[in-house]
Amino acid sequence: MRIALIAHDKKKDDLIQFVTAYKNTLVKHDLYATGTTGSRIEREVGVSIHKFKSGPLGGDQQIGSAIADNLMDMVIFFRDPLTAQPHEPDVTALIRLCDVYQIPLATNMGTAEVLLKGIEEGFLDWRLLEDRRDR
Ligand SMILES: O=C(CO)COP(=O)(O)O
Repeated sequence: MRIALIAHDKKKDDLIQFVTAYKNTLVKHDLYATGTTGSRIEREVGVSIHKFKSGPLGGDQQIGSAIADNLMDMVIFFRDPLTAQPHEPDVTALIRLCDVYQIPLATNMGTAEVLLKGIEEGFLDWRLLEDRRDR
């Protein structure tokens, strides 16, 4: 599965904690992230990850584009609901595309944990089957 990991600044510590806790599951998949989030994950958790541009510089849009091209299977996006973001339209667009393309999206740690448990149990393997059919 191709999994995007994104966190706003005040949520980055939470995401690092989450990725550390689920490292054994996550390393079995192709990991993607916005720039700053990805750098922190690589440095602090020690997993390799494809880094897009930083969110405010177009990274959210790049992940949205990957979703539109059927190149992303899950998005874990720890949003900061209490801080205005300069690139709010990009954030909204990314979330919208997850809904357009039925991409599982977690915007907080509680839901992210359920999705990762789902991956471990194979609940999302249907996406891989669909992928094979498309190619
Ligand atoms: O702003 C973001 C998501 O909207 C995250 O971007 P960074 O990972 O580059 O901080």
